[in-house]
Amino acid sequence: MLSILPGKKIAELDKSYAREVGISSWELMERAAESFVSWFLKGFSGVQEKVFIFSGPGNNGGDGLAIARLLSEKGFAVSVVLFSSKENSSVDWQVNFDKLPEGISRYQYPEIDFELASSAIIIDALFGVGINRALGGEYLEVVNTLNQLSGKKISIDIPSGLPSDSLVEGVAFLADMTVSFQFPKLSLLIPEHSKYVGDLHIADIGIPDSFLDQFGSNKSFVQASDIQKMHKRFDNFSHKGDFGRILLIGGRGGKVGAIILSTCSAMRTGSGLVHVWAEGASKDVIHISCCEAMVEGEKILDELDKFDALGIGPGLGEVPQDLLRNIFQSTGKPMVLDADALNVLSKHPELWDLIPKGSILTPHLKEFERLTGKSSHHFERLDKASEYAVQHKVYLVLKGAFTSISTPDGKQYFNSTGNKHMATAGSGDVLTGMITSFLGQGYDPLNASLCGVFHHGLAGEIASKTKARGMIATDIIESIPSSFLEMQID
Ligand SMILES: NC(=O)C1=CN([C@@H]2O[C@H](COP(=O)(O)OP(=O)(O)OC[C@H]3O[C@@H](n4cnc5c(N)ncnc54)[C@H](O)[C@@H]3O)[C@@H](O)[C@H]2O)[C@@H](O)CC1
Ligand SMILES: Nc1ncnc2c1ncn2[C@@H]1O[C@H](COP(=O)(O)OP(=O)(O)O)[C@@H](O)[C@H]1O
Ligand SMILES: [K+]
Repeated sequence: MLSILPGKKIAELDKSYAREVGISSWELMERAAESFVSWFLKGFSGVQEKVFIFSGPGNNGGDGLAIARLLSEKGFAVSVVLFSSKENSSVDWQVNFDKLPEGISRYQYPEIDFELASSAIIIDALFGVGINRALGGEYLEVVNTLNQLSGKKISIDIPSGLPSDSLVEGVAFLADMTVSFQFPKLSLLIPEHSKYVGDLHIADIGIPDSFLDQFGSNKSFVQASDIQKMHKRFDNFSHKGDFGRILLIGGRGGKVGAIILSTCSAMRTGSGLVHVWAEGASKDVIHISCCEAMVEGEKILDELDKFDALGIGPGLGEVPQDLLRNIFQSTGKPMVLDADALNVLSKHPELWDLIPKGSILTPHLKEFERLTGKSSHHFERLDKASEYAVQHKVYLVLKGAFTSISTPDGKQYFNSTGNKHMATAGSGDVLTGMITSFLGQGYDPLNASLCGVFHHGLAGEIASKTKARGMIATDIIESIPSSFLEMQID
């Protein structure tokens, strides 16, 4: 897990890490620059030779100068645009300034003809996590000009103008790509900032996770290697009972498709036995669509104890609150609550304290708003999600890009897989099936949520390689097995 530290802690992190391993702050900056350049060479070698780097007065600008030197050594035609004088810049900026090779063109702002930069790759090294006020003066002017240029734009660490832990005020650099060092700053993960961040890449600068842990952050960014360790290993003699028996409840009226998606997805996630509660004609439709599942009638609600996990909500439609109340009261086991189950909870807060502890709620932003009211921005939403999870002792999976998982002990995990093509009808129903499946296989609620969200996103990425914008929820289900193969989960 990569701890996500607040911007203010990063200078302290750098200093104490450099001291611990006996390197200078300049050497750490060099590592950051090397990591950036190795990422850059993978995408831009031979594509475009002209690079303009806009270097601010602090260490972000210093990174920019180090990158200028390294790219120039690789044969790129590099120009740097400087703003402050050498004396007014950070110490490591000055070291890197002295190391700039002769071949690099230097411009002191405003003495630069932007025509020259119009066909170049633009690298934004104006400000990083040290920004302490909105852009103004010549910085505002240059960012406004750069935002008009059509070439590829890349930000180092964070787009200049974005604060690391709060909402942007005024103007910020509009990057196509952002390469953030060691871990994503929280600000890079929120929907309001998506247009500034572009595609996010994390560049490792060699600070181990265990070192970051000392800083006691309650927020983490989940990596594939974390997920690999969470998976249960099954024995060669395992039988279907070991892989869990689950019951899915939903799919009434015209929305039977929703529960079919959850059902097929639970089967593909490895459930041993999947039962579905259904009414009337829906039963046949479910049988035809997912012949591996068992379809049950009303009576099954009296036998909830025989299931390892329940998933309630996809396509459930409006139901009396007593349905949920009875289910909550007849089993103390954690369950997954999605879609219409969440809508019942929104209308009946008196049920909140009856939700079995450790249950997993999976709202999208609209469902979350129904549950907890309007939020003025995503930072506030994240705080509310955490408060809800702590207060009601549940796991709250707030869906979207970088889905967050808030836990009863006040932690928050951010998922790193998925893409925009997953914004298609039914993809949330697929997630419900996956999380319920893991819960039924005996994963604890945290691991079930993290594995479910991660594999759902990875399956979405895999499906999107061939389906792109034409991807539908069924394609995500079909790619679940590939996500296990890619992660070497047996
Ligand atoms: N572990 C890490 O994360 C590492 C971080 N490094 C880099 O160091 C950066 C942080 O460097 P700094 O702390 O020097 O901060 P910045 O480079 O972000 O800028 C701080 C400087 O800008 C001034 N300033 C802030 N806001 C301003 C505004 N709106 N207008 C005009 N001036 C403004 C400040 O007074 C200060 O002089 C990171 O973002 C990253 O790029 C790397 O060099 C090394 C490793
Ligand atoms: N832009 C995106 N990037 C990554 N994942 C996304 C994106 N848009 C949607 N998703 C994922 O797709 C799913 C959509 O869920 P939801 O809105 O409940 O869909 P539905 O109600 O149609 O089933 C969530 O898991 C969400 O995280
Ligand atoms: K920057």
